[in-house]
Amino acid sequence: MKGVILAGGTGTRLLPLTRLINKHLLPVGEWPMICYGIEKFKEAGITDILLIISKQSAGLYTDFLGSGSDLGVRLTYKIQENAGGIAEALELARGYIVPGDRLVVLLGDNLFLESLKPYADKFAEQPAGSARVLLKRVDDPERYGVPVFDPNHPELISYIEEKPKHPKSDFCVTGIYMYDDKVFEHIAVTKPSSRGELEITDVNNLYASEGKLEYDILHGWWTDAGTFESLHAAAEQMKDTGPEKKP
Ligand SMILES: Cc1cn([C@H]2C[C@H](O)[C@@H](COP(=O)(O)OP(=O)(O)OP(=O)(O)O)O2)c(=O)[nH]c1=O
Repeated sequence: MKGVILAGGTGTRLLPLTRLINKHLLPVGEWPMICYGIEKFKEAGITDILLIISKQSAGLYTDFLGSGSDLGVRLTYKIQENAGGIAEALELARGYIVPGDRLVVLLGDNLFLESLKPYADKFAEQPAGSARVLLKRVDDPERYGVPVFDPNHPELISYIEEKPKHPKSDFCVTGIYMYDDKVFEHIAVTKPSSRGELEITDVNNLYASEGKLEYDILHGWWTDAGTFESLHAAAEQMKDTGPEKKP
């Protein structure tokens, strides 16, 4: 299993800070945001990790993280030239994933406390060509991609509705996805949305339409640290976590 962290994007909701520095290098407690995703992969035994970053702050990533050896992982970097969407960022992992590989994809601004290990282990048992996403129960599902469950196969999602006015469940699809190399075939047939981005929800819906999208529910604390409010909440939650401190 390999890990991919998507850390491109523009971070407009965190302006003006993100005019200075890429969102995923902003401090969350004692560490830059990106370190928590790396730590989650390491905890799950995933030590080959691809970071998709933007041109902005690219040098700061390598200055701070280097090869990853200080954190006990092997890092590879790729640049997403323009923020063309989450699925476009993921497409850049194509050369990194060899046939037969499986990958766990994290959006770099998704922070959470639970271990990925049990979920990645379940995904490893799924048939080739299927996918798994992690869901979280939320108070305001209308802000997110919301799963509609398959009434005949409760382990499957039959469709994901993007920001529905009348959500059919009170879960959101978090930024934690599991795929094999089939994902690149799905991305290849995905068209830009009305906002001009390749949407990961469209990719996930291709799996769902084939009856190949399974899920788990995160029970612990989770946030998308993309706003000032959630960034502050994340700093509070994460203050005693992060990479093991060296003496
Ligand atoms: C849009 C986009 C997002 N991402 C990553 C960055 C985030 O961790 C995650 C979710 O992105 P978003 O929060 O949807 O977008 P953003 O990070 O540009 O922020 P804002 O909405 O405030 O402008 O996906 C990419 O890697 N490439 C992209 O092209």
